[in-house]
Amino acid sequence: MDSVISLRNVTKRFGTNVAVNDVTIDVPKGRCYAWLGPNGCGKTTLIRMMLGLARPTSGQIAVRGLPIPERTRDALSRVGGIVEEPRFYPYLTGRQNLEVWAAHQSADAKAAISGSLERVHLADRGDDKVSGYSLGMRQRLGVARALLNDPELLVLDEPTNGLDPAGLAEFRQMIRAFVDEGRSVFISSHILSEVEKMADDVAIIEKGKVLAHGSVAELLRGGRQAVGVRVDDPERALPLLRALPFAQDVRAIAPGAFEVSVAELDDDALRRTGRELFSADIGVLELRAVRETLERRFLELTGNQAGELGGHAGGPPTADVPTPDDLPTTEAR
Ligand SMILES: Nc1ncnc2c1ncn2[C@@H]1O[C@H](COP(=O)(O)OP(=O)(O)OP(=O)(O)O)[C@@H](O)[C@H]1O
Repeated sequence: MDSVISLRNVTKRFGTNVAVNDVTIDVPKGRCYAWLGPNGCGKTTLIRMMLGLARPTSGQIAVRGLPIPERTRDALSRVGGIVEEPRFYPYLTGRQNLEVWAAHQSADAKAAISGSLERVHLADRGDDKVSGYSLGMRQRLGVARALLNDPELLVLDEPTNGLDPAGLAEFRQMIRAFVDEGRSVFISSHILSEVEKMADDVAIIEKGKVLAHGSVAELLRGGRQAVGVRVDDPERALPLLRALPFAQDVRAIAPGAFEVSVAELDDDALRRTGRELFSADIGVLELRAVRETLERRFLELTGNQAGELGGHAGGPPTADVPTPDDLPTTEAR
C-alpha cells in the first residue's frame, strides 16, 4: 500500500504518563484519515510528533516516505498542518496574516494567497482584521495558510472544533474536495458523527492506544443491525417479536420501544416485522432500520457510556432508560 504517513510502534511518554502507546498504522495516500478519540487521548501529541515538533520516546515515524525527525524539513515541504487552534495576529487582516507567513516560505506561497482564500470561502473577508473573525473563519484561515505550499498532505488537529452546523457542512465539503484532487488529509477529532461523514479511514483511540482501525465502511459493516419499533402494546408485542424467524435477540430500549437484532437488515425484515404487529392489531408508532454508527462502534469497543467523548458524542438514547425486569437488558453501547 502507498502510504503518506507511516507509524511503527510509536510511543510517547511524559514521565509515567503514556500519551501515545505503541501505535502502528499506515495512512493511505489520497484519502481522509481520522484519528478519533476523547480529550486527552494523545491526539495533539501524535500530530506534534508527525510534524517534527516533538520526538517520540520510541518507534519510527515517516511522512511521505521520509523519516521524522531526521528529514523533517524535506518531508514537510509539501505538508500543511494546524496543531491545536491556528494563531494569527488579530490586528492584521486575514490576507496580511497569510503574507507574513508566506514571506518565510517561497514566492509560490505568496502567489497562492488569493487562491487559498477563495478555496476556504474567505475571499470577500480577506481584507478584514482577524480580530473580527468568528472561530469558524479563523479555522478556515488556518486551512488557507496550510494550503499555501500546495500540500500533498494536510494534517489538521481538531479542525471542526467550535464550528456551527453550516460551518461543519462547508468544512466537510472542503475536505472532500481536497481528497478528490488526490491530496491526503489526516485529521484528529472527538466528534464521532463528523468523522463518520468526512473520513474514509479511521483509527479509534483510547488512552493513546489504537483499539481498531480500518475503513469507516469496514468498521460499520462489522456492527449490529436491527429493526427498531415503537408500539402501543409492548407486552403483547414482545413475544411476537421474539418469535420472528430472523430475530437474533430483542432489546427493550425505551418504554414501548424495541430493537430486533437481525443478521441482514433488508426491506423484508422491516416489512415482516410491521406485518406481524399489524395483524395482531398492535399499534405501530414507529418502524425503522437501525444501522451501526461509529458512535455505537466506539462505545462497544471502549465499553464507555454515551457522551464521554468530551461531551460531544450525544450517545444512543438507551443507556439510562429503565428496562422492565422481564425483558433482556439494554447493554451500554
Ligand atoms: N508537554 C507535556 N508534558 C506533560 N504531559 C503532556 C504534555 N503534552 C501532553 N501531555 C499529556 O499527554 C496526554 C495526551 O495529551 P494530548 O494533548 O496529546 O491529548 P489530546 O487528545 O490532544 O487532548 P485534547 O483533545 O484535550 O487536546 C495527556 O494526559 C496530557 O496531559
